[in-house]
Amino acid sequence: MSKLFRAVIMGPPGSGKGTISERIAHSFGLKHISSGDFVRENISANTEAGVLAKTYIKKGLLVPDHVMTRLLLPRLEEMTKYSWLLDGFPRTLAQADALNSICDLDVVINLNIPLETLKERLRHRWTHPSSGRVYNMYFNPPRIQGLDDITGEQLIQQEDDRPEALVARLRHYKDIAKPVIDLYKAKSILYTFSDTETDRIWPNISTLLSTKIPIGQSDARCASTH
Ligand SMILES: Nc1ncnc2c1ncn2[C@@H]1O[C@H](COP(=O)(O)OP(=O)(O)OP(=O)(O)O)[C@@H](O)[C@H]1O
Ligand SMILES: Nc1nc2c(ncn2[C@H]2C[C@H](O)[C@@H](COP(=O)(O)OP(=O)(O)O)O2)c(=O)[nH]1
Repeated sequence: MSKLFRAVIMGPPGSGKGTISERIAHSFGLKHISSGDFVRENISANTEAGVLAKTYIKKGLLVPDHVMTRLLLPRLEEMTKYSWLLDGFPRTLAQADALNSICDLDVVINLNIPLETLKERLRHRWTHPSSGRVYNMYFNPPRIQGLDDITGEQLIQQEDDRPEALVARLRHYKDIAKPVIDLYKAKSILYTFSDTETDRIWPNISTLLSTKIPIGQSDARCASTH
């Protein structure tokens, strides 16, 4: 059997992780695992970890490492037959070490987007709370203003997407992401993309992945479920 492909996508809030992950899943047939979506699914299903995670998210905090790894690692271990892309995990060095103990990553995509661009994007980001689907009033607007395309339910603007909250969020992201980025740099698997537009970054990511993903890996069974 040919080797499976394991990738992580990192970047600050609003950097386009979700948007680019969807494109990668669609174009290369990788399973897209979003930690945020997975946490929300666990909250909806009232699992033990989901109930615990909710208490932190409600306060605007990150879910503690041991809860996240207990949620995510078994899920990854179930996916040994698939090539996958992880979005939103790892966020901390402890999470990166835990991931490292169960698999070898091939590529880490690191999105480096200017602060002003992030602020502007998040100001116009609308979210469907139960699924985590995101829209942007200009970049990818919903078909009907204010409503989710799939369910027709109301979209909301998340409190922490407001520009005032973003600066603190971004500082926090930088602090905790730096050791993770340094780790992947030292392993020579970090690929950083800097631009203000997803559409300009995408061709470069696509070219990189075309050279890295073994032929025959694109498999309809692996396509994103989102
Ligand atoms: N790897 C993780 N470690 C800790 N908490 C996490 C992790 N992934 C998700 N969470 C929790 O779930 C929440 C939702 O995650 P999600 O990635 O959807 O949104 P977010 O934090 O608004 O990020 P972004 O704006 O970058 O998409 C986070 O705010 C955090 O509380
Ligand atoms: N104007 C503009 N908006 C963009 C671009 N790429 C993504 N967006 C939008 C989609 C979302 O509403 C918001 C943040 O993107 P996202 O994919 O949710 O980012 P992330 O928080 O998962 O990293 O920005 C882009 O290139 N231009």
